[in-house]
Amino acid sequence: MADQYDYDLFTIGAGSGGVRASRVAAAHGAKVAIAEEHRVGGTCVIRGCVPKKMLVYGAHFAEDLEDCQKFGWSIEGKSFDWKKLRDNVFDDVSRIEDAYTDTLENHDVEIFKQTAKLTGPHEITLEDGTKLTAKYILIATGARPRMPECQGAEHAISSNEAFHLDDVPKKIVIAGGGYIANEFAGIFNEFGSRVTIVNRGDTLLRQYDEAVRDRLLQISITKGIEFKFNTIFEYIKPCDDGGYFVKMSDCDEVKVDVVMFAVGRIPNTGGLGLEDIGVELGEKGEVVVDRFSKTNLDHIYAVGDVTDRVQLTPVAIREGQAFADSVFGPNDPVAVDHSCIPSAVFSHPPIAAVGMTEGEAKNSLGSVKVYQSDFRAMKNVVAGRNERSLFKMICEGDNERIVGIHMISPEAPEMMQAAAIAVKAGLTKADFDATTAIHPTMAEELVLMR
Ligand SMILES: Cc1cc2nc3c(=O)[nH]c(=O)nc-3n(C[C@H](O)[C@H](O)[C@H](O)COP(=O)(O)OP(=O)(O)OC[C@H]3O[C@@H](n4cnc5c(N)ncnc54)[C@H](O)[C@@H]3O)c2cc1C
Ligand SMILES: NC(=O)c1ccc[n+]([C@@H]2O[C@H](COP(=O)([O-])OP(=O)(O)OC[C@H]3O[C@@H](n4cnc5c(N)ncnc54)[C@H](O)[C@@H]3O)[C@@H](O)[C@H]2O)c1
Repeated sequence: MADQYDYDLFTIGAGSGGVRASRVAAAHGAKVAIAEEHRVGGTCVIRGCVPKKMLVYGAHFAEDLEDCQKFGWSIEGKSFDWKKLRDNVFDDVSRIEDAYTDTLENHDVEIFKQTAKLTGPHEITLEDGTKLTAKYILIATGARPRMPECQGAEHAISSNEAFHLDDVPKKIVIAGGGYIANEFAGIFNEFGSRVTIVNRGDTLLRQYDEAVRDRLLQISITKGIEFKFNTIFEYIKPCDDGGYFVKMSDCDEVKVDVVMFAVGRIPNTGGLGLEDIGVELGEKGEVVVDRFSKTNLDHIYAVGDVTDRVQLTPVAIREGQAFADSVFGPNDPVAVDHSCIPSAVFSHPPIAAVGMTEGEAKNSLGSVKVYQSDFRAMKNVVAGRNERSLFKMICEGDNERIVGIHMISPEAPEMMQAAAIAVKAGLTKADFDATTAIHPTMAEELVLMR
């Protein structure tokens, strides 16, 4: 296709969104190149969802090994080797990185393993000075951890470094109360760290249903995770014998091994040259796009975290796919539907949700009917683990259309993926009631809610 330009499409960033967009555009016949400054696969594969989930699996064995005794098993001399898990995770991450690279190469997408920036409306300059041109440009540069300002902030790590630690910290303080803070608190707590979550506000996981997040807080405290709310860091100072002295507001100075910041992620637009060519950026530096992921310039698009719409991998992938189909495919342009996106927090136990919380539904719809099931999973009963699951279903109107489902439970994300189809399809409470339960499961509570 390319004529006066070197490429039809040049993508900056080989993460979830950029890889999908590039592969699909190439499959539609476009001549495509992609630049990646770190590793192919991006945040999700290299230092996000994938290695995080592997650590979650690894951490969960701590409880399984405890609980198995009530099921008749005795395990003598059990021990945990962090470096072994860490390095096995690295190996699998490299395998997936290779698979992503193969996919791009098999579609004849040219990969430049360098930082790229825009130096003209259609011109990209690579780190080594090479200048290339493209008819369309896709910004898919993701986001990076926000590091708050406080004295000694440079001593703190982010989730990027958490995967690379030499040892499990005996004591770790994690700033933040969102996804990453709660997921890593669960991971390190299961590995035996003393974990403190320090949140600037008084709410964890603000976007989730209140009853569900309260249940996570209560279970996390029971598991030994400490929480400090309405607290900010005053300083972090290195100690001579390793570790750090940390001072937080209204608290005495404490000594910890690791301080981790998990206080949100900032779109990666710095140094890209976008402002110089007139691409509009928002308040947080995000690329402003329309529903087709197009910027204010007709030939420049952006997908994924850099647009700060919904920072989740499946969303970045959908946006990348829709962009490639719209610009290079044979059919009419398609916009991604950002409503009713299911999500999960891989805490211990995990949370999963789709649609409106009870509070949101009451505010926007007025009167709503809420069904719930508060139960102890059979496995937890036998294990003597006093940990209860909570399912909530939020229904609207006389026909009780389901507008939200919220769960905290072992395997909640696995159950939610199927339940989300029903919510997206606009099914009602009666449709769930009409479905026979699979017994004995936790998921049967979905069709038995009162
Ligand atoms: C610890 C953690 C856990 C997460 N867990 C989950 C989860 O369980 N489920 C979920 O759905 N989401 C999760 N996420 C979010 C998910 O990883 C992101 O939403 C997703 O990766 C966004 O994809 P993207 O394509 O927008 O950007 P990215 O995957 O971040 O890719 C952007 C790429 O661009 C590259 N780049 C940046 N600037 C340049 C440049 N100038 N030149 C060349 N290359 C450049 C970067 O190196 C990067 O590889 C997690 C995130 C983190 C940090
Ligand atoms: N399971 C998943 O899907 C998953 C997992 C990890 C990350 N992610 C994505 O990555 C994004 C970033 O995750 P995150 O956890 O960094 O952000 P987040 O937006 O989920 O949470 C940030 C938290 O930090 C708190 N905070 C802000 N400034 C603070 C400060 N100075 N001190 C203490 N607390 C402070 C906020 O009150 C909030 O609770 C998420 O929004 C999500 O989209 C998804």
